Amino acid sequence: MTVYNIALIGFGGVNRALAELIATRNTLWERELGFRLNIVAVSDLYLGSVISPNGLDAKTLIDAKFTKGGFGQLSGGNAEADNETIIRTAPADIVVEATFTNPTDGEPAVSHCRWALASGKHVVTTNKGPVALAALELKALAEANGVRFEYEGSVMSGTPVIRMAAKTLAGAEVDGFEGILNGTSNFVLGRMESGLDFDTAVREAQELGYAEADPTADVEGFDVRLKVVILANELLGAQLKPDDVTCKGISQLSPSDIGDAAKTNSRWKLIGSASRGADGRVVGSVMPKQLPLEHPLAAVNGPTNAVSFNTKLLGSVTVTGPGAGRIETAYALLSDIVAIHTQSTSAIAKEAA
Ligand SMILES: NC(=O)C1=CN([C@@H]2O[C@H](COP(=O)(O)OP(=O)(O)OC[C@H]3O[C@@H](n4cnc5c(N)ncnc54)[C@H](OP(=O)(O)O)[C@@H]3O)[C@@H](O)[C@H]2O)C=CC1
Ligand SMILES: N[C@@H](CCO)C(=O)O
Repeated sequence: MTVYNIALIGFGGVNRALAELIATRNTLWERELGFRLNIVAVSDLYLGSVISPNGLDAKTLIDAKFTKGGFGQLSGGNAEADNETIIRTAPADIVVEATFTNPTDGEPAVSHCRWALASGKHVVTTNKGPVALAALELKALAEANGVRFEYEGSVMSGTPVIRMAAKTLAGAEVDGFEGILNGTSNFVLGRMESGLDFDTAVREAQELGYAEADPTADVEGFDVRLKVVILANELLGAQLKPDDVTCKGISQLSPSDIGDAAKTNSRWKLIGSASRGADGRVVGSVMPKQLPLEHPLAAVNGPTNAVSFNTKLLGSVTVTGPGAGRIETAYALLSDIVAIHTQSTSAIAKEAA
């Protein structure tokens, strides 16, 4: 049986949810997936950092009511988040990066990923910054160090999109996509349709764990812009940067815009899209669109997301599922670890053959 030692960088909603899954499902994973996870280090801006080579009890980590710098009271603990030391020196096989997404330069998460990969550790992340802004560099660094950089949760949370499309639509000639790629803004639009005001709806999305640490990124479209960049670069072979994608969010939509749409049997949705033109250039955009109710994306509600891939051989292929949520996103991290495990066990089997 394989044990993967993991270091958690950031201990907010998503990494706590991963710890919860570890506490309740390690035995099931051992039986069904062939591995269990052992948390050997955690670093968090508020709580501080801790390294425990034998492993920290996941349930204790979740249940303990640590105050600011609280990890400093643990054996191997420090009241400060010493990320670089933790990432470089903890005896971890996998670094789980789930600090905040910085849509401008991706830091400090890009550095976290660099330190981990350069130290020969796999990285799994739900952070969109490093993927949208530094994927090429980080993939090359992973390859040079014989490890993996995996980021399924960076688009549509736990819903399989990136690996699904890359693997199972290979050869179908994807030449564009359009979708609802932000759970918070879709949730907010739905709550406004029910009569709630914008600020209260955003607060609800924060409480439910859907929103970014700064929800401006959700409602102004910056989060979707990163996801458009990620999908366009991964699936359309583009080399887009966020500034290449035009971007408008939902903050200017008023209750009367929402009401007017309902009167004409349509509803507002924040749509992220990209397509390859006749000249081969890929162009991306983020903007609110008024969709007729019969449009397939019009029925996607709450924090649910959906993306329709335009393919030459199959026509439109749509994937729908959770777009945000703590447990849903922690599942994406598990799916990344499964991908790492599957690849390493098949490499071992090949060597033995
Ligand atoms: N929640 C969701 O539905 C989804 C989230 N994501 C992405 O996953 C990541 C984590 O999300 P989530 O858990 O919800 O976010 P949270 O804000 O709940 O958690 C992030 C944690 O990281 C800590 N942190 C921030 N900066 C640092 C740093 N430099 N070093 C160590 N710790 C740091 C924060 O501490 P403090 O609070 O003190 O700043 C916080 O505890 C984000 O990048 C997000 O965009 C992706 C898909 C879905
Ligand atoms: N804040 C993001 C999280 C998922 O990336 C959203 O609401 O979609």
